[in-house]
Amino acid sequence: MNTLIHAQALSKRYGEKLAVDHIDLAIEQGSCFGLLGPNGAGKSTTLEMLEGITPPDSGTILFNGQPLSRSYQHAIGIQFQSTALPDYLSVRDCLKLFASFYPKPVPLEPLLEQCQLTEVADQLHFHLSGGQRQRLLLAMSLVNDPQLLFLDEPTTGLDPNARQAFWALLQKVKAQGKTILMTTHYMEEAEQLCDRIAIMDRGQIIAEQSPMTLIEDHFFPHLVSLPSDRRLPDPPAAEIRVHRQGPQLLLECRDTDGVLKWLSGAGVSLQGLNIRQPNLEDLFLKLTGSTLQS
Ligand SMILES: Nc1ncnc2c1ncn2[C@@H]1O[C@H](COP(=O)(O)OP(=O)(O)OP(=O)(O)O)[C@@H](O)[C@H]1O
Repeated sequence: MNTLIHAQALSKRYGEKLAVDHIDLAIEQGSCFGLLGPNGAGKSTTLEMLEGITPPDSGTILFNGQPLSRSYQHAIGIQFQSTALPDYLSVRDCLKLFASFYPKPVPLEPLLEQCQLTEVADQLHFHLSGGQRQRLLLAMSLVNDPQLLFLDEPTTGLDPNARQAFWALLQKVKAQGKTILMTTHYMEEAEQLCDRIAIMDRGQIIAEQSPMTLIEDHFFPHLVSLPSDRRLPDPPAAEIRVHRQGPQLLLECRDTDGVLKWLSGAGVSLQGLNIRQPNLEDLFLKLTGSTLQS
């Protein structure tokens, strides 16, 4: 695999605040890379530097092995969270306007079709639903057939159905071989779409891997949860780790049968007990002490 974009020792300071603190990132061509982190972690600032919008204070960014040049803006697509467009433009007009900025835009009718906008192509853009609006912003970012697509919290504010539909659309964009760099607060979004994620906290990357590997590296395979008012004796084996997460006691383990026998043998009530696999939300809490969605 080729590294499409490579950032080294990237930093950005706003006054006293070191928003991004010497981070390194290498994003493989054709992959979907997710930046996750609590509010204020530095995700958007990182994205803006990689987009060429915000100049870093220090560090280097290489695209296809070369420093960013004027042609970079033609090779990337940015899905903005909102765009100030004149009210009188229809969906098709918005795409035509964006297409006019590029020397070789893609044909618009297939793009409308791909982003499921054909039926609303003649509607004024400000009449769109939240999901349709996100699909229009995505279509606008795809108008120049970019190699690299930037998405900053693409499904924030969408209802669960619209979010699922948007994920399906992004899977198709990914299948076309495009490289995607996204920020998200949704664990499920990262798990479904991202080949690799970096968790940012206070301007630094504190973990980076595929979602599955990150979870395997930090947890035993099963989580037994109990209401936190239960009193537990000391665990019998090193392969049980007990910690408190909000209103729950979490018991990480390899052998759920062994844990259940230990708990019932010690007279601990099993009422409200739940067994599940650890997920990115658990990882996030373990590493940053915050939840993904705040
Ligand atoms: N233009 C700016 N001027 C001053 N401070 C800024 C500016 N942009 C970001 N910051 C600060 O830099 C830090 C990182 O902000 P950034 O928006 O990159 O974080 P984030 O991880 O994207 O957060 P969120 O998830 O809330 O969008 C924050 O403390 C923020 O207040």
